[in-house]
Amino acid sequence: MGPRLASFSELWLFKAAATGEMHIHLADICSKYGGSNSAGLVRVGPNELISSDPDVGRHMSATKVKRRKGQWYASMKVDPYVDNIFSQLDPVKHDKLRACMSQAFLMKENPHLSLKIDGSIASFVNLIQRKYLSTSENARPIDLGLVSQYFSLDVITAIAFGAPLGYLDNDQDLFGYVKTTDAILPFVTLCSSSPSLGWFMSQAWVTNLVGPSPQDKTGQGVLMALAQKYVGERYGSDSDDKQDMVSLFLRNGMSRRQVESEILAQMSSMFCTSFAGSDTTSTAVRSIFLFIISNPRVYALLQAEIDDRIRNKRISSPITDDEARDMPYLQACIQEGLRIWPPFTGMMFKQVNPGGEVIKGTFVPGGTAVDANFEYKGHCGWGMQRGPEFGNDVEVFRPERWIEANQDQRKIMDRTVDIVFGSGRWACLGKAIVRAELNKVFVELLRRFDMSVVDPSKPWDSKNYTVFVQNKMWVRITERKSFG
Ligand code: HEM
Repeated sequence: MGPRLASFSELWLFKAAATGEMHIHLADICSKYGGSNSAGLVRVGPNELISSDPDVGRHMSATKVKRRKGQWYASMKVDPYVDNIFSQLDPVKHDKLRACMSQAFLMKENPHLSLKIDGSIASFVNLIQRKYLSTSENARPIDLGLVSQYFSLDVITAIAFGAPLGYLDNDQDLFGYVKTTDAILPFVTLCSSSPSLGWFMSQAWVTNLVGPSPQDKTGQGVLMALAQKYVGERYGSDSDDKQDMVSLFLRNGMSRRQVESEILAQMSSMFCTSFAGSDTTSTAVRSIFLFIISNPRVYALLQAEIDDRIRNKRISSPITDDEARDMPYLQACIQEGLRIWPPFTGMMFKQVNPGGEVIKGTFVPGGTAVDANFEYKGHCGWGMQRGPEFGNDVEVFRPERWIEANQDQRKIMDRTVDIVFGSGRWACLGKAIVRAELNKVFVELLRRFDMSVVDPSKPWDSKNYTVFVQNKMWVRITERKSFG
């Protein structure tokens, strides 16, 4: 059940990762070989299986079993000496860390989170108005791929450090962060796609030798230095009345080194870096925008919904999260966008219990007492969002499928799309924050501006390295006459 090469070597994984289209290769083999057993399991390496069945994904992440993460996660270590929540393989230590951190991600309990998202959206709007409004006399295209990344970077630095670093205000890749991380992502993905190479790269002496350092002048290292400086200042201060993630982590008793490591890992998880492998939020913003503005029917219906809400004074400016949740077509566009282009396609291997276990009717043997010999069960994120519960036209962006579905069907579809954020013990802590960003950003931009893709024959450059590296998404923006 799987490509022959994968049964005795990691070369299959390595080759798939090198193409920059690993998500497609994984989905293809799941559809080719997955029918051979009830769990849709397909071999991708000597000890590694994946499946595109959402039930299997949920089974492997269930909280009731104290399962270890696979070695794949170890390559997400940022600080060579301190594990962060992603790289911590031990479920007991992970749970302890998660308990200290989770409060900082709750939207209702932390109203400042919403304000920080609003602040960055205002900077996004302001940047477009200052520099990127086209007229019939003046063409001023914007690389919406790059600017979406500036948006995610500003939101997360505002949440982590209390104020945004100012990517949008400066309209600049500060510290060459985006350029550097885009350049190293293919290399890191190659390493993490091979469990043995991933293990080698996670060793402290290797990370020290080739990993980023606070002494660096560009890239991840600069943010490492900033995180250290910021957390250091907060540790030294007697009174801490700041409203940010660092404050909450410190109040919950996390050590200084642990907070530094987490702050950096959260950044990694959100914006195109090599570790948790991410760019997730910016990919969600870009891809949903692209699918909306290049589908005239969808675009017109969404703008009509926005205009209707404005006319009937049912949304504020900026829109609140609750108001956006009450817009069915907007919600359908977001769900359909996350489905058709899941922003994170990492395999997220979890270990099968040592004694072996039955996964959705299929017995999977465990390994010996040595970690590296356990069977790993991973996740085919792209294939999972193309299952039969979505109908026969799964490659088409059609938000209407969410409106047409009856209550039971909609529940199944929502559960499957939710897996883009993981599930159970390791479910994404930032999910509510991302949802709020998505709920606001499309409404705030589309109520003010009209957008069109400059070159529909080549809308963007997009490569997959567990997360997507996407740029050159040139868009023409004009002011909407009817904005209210
Ligand atoms: C569209 C954007 C995002 C997607 C698709 C996404 C997806 C994921 C996935 C798939 C996981 C791993 C699940 C597993 O290991 O089984 C994860 C974990 C995590 N994410 Fe996100 N994420 C996004 C944005 C964010 C943001 C904005 C934050 C922070 C504000 C964040 C914080 C975290 C944290 C802390 C974890 C670790 C949870 C744990 O291991 O207990 N994520 N995310």
